[in-house]
Parts: sequence; structure tokens; C-alpha cells
Amino acid sequence: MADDDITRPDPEDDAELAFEGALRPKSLTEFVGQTKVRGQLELLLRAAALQGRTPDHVLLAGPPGLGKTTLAMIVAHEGNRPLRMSSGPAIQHAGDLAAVLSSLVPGEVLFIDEIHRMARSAEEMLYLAMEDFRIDIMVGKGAGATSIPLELAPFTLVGATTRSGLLPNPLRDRFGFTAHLEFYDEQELEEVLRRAASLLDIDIDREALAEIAGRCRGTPRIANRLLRRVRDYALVHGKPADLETVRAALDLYDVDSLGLDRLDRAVVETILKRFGGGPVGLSTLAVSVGEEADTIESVVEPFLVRVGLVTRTPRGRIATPEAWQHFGMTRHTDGLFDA
Ligand SMILES: Nc1ncnc2c1ncn2[C@@H]1O[C@H](COP(=O)(O)OP(=O)(O)OP(=O)(O)O)[C@@H](O)[C@H]1O
Repeated sequence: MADDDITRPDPEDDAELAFEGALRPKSLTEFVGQTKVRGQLELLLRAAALQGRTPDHVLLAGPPGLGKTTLAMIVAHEGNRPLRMSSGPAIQHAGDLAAVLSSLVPGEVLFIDEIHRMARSAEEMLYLAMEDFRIDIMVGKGAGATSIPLELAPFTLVGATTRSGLLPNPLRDRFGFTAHLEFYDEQELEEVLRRAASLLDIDIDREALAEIAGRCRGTPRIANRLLRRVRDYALVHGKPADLETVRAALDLYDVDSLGLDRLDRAVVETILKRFGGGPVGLSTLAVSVGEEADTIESVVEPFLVRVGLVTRTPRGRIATPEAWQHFGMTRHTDGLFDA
């Protein structure tokens, strides 16, 4: 991942995390877009409140930056419940999970980000915990090993994944509700931006907001990051945050008219230039671009497919005529191309 790539978050960047935190919607009414998912979650939370029980477990699936963490926080906040945050990579042994589960307080919301990366042994423990609020702790080894049952406080698990296909069925089936988050349309992104501009006290006109909305990969996190760069640009150049400023700032940061970032462009250009437009298999593509196959499949491709630059076929990835056009290249029948 390139350090100067402003459309990809840096998890180590504290200022970035603080900025995201400040803009995070705290309730379902503040949460923009995803109307269907919002309605479904609202019903689930209200039903649980009326029955005085913990809400069903929720699985949130979708590409990064669409609001999975935000929704997990909202589930806790709306029900006035404490929230515990963990992640798949932090749970590498069943014992790691047992430690978290056994310390939950009644009604707590447990958020496990990247749940598909949790250890297999922990997954099995989680099945029982989700279903019966109980786990079996193994003590000793070999013939003398015994399992001691441990009752847990009732809790709500909110799992987030960019790869729901990697979750084993028994785990997926134990979620009462699965929400598939979709990329946001431009109108919704404008709304996200308007809200952020007002919270950050940025005076920006509608045309300028619409321009950012069209260039943020359908992703609220990126919309907010671009808004911040536009604010910086306006401040440094002593200009109003208008359409001209937005265009200049986004050009400076190499955000093109479709909002493709450096990795998106590298993937499409590789298919076009090195593989004559495809088809090319995922692993070959990943090696050529120098990125993990997982990142290409779960982060880059969904957007490229959505904007119609790439199609996935059983024979591999193929660049569409729109991709040739967007990159200003012409395909020849002999497999050569003009840049
Ligand atoms: N529906 C929304 N309305 C307004 N802002 C949103 C919305 N969804 C996300 N955001 C903004 O985008 C930022 C990123 O969202 P969030 O961290 O919830 O994404 P995520 O799906 O959990 O991403 P990742 O998988 O990378 O952790 C949030 O800080 C929030 O400001």
C-alpha cells in the first residue's frame, strides 16, 4: 500500500483515527444511506428492547469504509449497552476468545472485526457461545483431559467481514441477521459530506460536494478524507472550497474522475497492458501488481466491477471496453494496444 495514497486508511495514523471518530454517526437516524439495512437493524433492536432481551447476533459484510464499525457502535449505543471491540487477527487461539467471552457483562455488545481471520479452534468455541451463551473449557491433555462448562452472560455478537464467503456455514448460520453493505450512491455521499462539512465547520458549496461525491469510490470513509484534503487546499491557497478548488486538490492527490486510486489503476492497467485486456487469473494478477490476492478480491475488485471497468469470469478477470476507454488505450485484434 502506498504511503501517499489518500484513499486508503492507515490504521496506525492516530490523527486519522481521531478524525474518523469525530465524524462517526452515533445513531441509526444519523447514519446516512443503506436504507434497507438500517430498517432491518432498527426492527431487530426494537424487538429485542420490547422483549427485554439482548438483540440477535449480527453479521455485517462489505468492503472497507462502508460503515461496519460505525454500525456496531450504533447497535451498542442505541440499546445503551457497553461495547467490547476485538478482531479476528487478535484471536489466534481458543483461549484468546475464552478470555474475552468470560469477561463480558450481561447485555454487552462484542464486536469482532475481520471475523473471517479468527483461528478455527476459536470458531468452534464461538458456535456454542452464540447459541447457548456457554463455552466448554478444556483442562489437561490426552486421556486425562476434561471439559468444564462455563456459563456466559448473554451478549450480542456483531461480526464484520470483507469476505463473508470465507466464513464457515455453521458460523454464518448462527447470526440472526446478515447485512450486506453496498457502495453508496452519489446522492448519499453528498449527504455524508454535507454532514461532515457541517461538523467540521467547512463552508463548501453544493457543486463542490457533488464533485467529491463522484470521486470517492462510493465510500464514506474516502469521502471524508477527500473533504479534509480539500479543506487543506483551500486553507493553504487562501481560496474558497468551491468546484475549482476541489478539482485542483483532487488532481494534486491523483484522484481521477472515477475516484480510482493508485491500486485500482495498477490493477486495471496491468490487465490492459500486460495481459492484453485479460482474461487473467486472480493469483497471477496479484503477483503482477505486487499485492495480496485477498486485497485485490475483497477491496479493489468490488469497486472496479461496480463501475464497470472489470468483469469476473470463470476464465479470469477481463477489462471491459470502458476500461480501455478510461485509460485512453485502444485494443487491437492482434492483442497489441496503443497507449
Ligand atoms: N452511513 C454513514 N453515514 C455517515 N458517515 C459514515 C457512514 N458510514 C461510514 N461513515 C464514515 O466513514 C468512516 C468509516 O466507517 P467505518 O469505520 O464504520 O467503516 P468500516 O466498514 O468498519 O471499515 P473497515 O472495514 O475498514 O473497518 C466513519 O468514521 C464514518 O465517519
